[in-house]
Amino acid sequence: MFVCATLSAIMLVHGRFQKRAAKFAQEFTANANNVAQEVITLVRTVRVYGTEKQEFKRYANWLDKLYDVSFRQTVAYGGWSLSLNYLYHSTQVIGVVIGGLAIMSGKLTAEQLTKFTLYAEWLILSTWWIGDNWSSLMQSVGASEKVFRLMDLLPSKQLSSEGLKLEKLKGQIQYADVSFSYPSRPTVPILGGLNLTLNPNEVVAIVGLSGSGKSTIINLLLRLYEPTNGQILIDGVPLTELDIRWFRERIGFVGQEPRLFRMDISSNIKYGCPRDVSHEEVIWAAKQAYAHDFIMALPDGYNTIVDDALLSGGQKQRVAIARALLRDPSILLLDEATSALDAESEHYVKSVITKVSRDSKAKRTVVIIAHRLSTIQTADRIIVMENGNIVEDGKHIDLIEKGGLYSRLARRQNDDLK
Ligand SMILES: Nc1ncnc2c1ncn2[C@@H]1O[C@H](COP(=O)(O)OP(=O)(O)OP(=O)(O)O)[C@@H](O)[C@H]1O
Repeated sequence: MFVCATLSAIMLVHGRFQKRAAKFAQEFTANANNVAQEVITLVRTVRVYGTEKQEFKRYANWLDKLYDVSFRQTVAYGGWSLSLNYLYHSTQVIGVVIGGLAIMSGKLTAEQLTKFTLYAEWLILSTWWIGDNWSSLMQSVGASEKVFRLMDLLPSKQLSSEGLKLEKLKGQIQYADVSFSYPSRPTVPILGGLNLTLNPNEVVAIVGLSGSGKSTIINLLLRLYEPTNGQILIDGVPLTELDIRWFRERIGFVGQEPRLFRMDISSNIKYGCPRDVSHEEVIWAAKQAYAHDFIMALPDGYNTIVDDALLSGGQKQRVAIARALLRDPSILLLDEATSALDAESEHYVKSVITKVSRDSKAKRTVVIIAHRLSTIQTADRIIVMENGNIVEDGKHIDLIEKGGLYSRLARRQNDDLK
């Protein structure tokens, strides 16, 4: 009984250790994989900066930690097996020695000693077997805790098709006292009580210094994040009450750095379009986005397989604009690229923006986040942002005359061009 009790005590300590070790092993493996994935994705940057050795060290650092925890796990298991062998065989030796003496003094028969030895063996081996399975179970529990935590999360409303579907999306967007902080930095306020109404069919440009919160306004409209306070209303209905899939189907979005999928260019333009589209419509969208000519110059035209690396930044931007226009969206969101486009690409992107803004047949609200102020001079309204607040709101001419932040930004860009 003493041996079984000792084995049980070791089993509990060993099981707890294996559970913790499994958690660490999983974490270190994930971190090592993250480094590998990051380096492969950013391989050009790593090569250009010659940081191969540093990255190798970063990867090796996590592998060393993994090795360390795996080594400890193996040593612990060795100790657990050793304790069985030690306790089991020493019990047998002690049993046979004491039992033998008892037989010689006539206190015990050989049959009783044999029975005792057999029962003791069964008991000890069964206790060990339970303990061994217990430690494996603890190891699995440690490794699967994170998976169960993820499984327990409630399904995101982002993926559901619940909520209101309006008869028609007119495109009125209202930010009512919206405050926001990113979940990763909850103490840093990005927007502080933003009040802004964009009317249907209006072309609105949002400008401001880098980091003033322009893209955040669009992220909230796309419901990639929820406001910390206040709410966003679409045609007077809270965004949270709308069917998010239905709403997003009616939005055309071109991000700062559009990404292409590894498939033919026609499929890239059709990507995410909620209706069946003909090849003629794809060509129409590409022409609207000034992408048709360069697509036709590719080896297989619209059937050319492209990926993120095959086209220039400006070309990808135009494919993304064609993708957005093909949906014939009620709300068009353009987040102009901050990265330097070559002069020709910039000219094309500017022309598309001007064309889209002036298309009186297409009834849609257009929101352009602009870094080059020359692009948005014809917008119906220009919103100027500073540190998460709107500091100016008006037409280009009025804002220039006002002599505030917008006129300073415009002057600075003109000076840069001189
Ligand atoms: N995912 C994120 N997590 C935490 N902070 C973020 C995140 N995205 C942006 N921020 C921070 O929020 C602030 C506003 O960022 P935002 O991208 O809205 O600015 P912006 O005006 O669009 O800038 P830019 O003109 O450079 O694109 C910045 O200080 C930025 O560091």
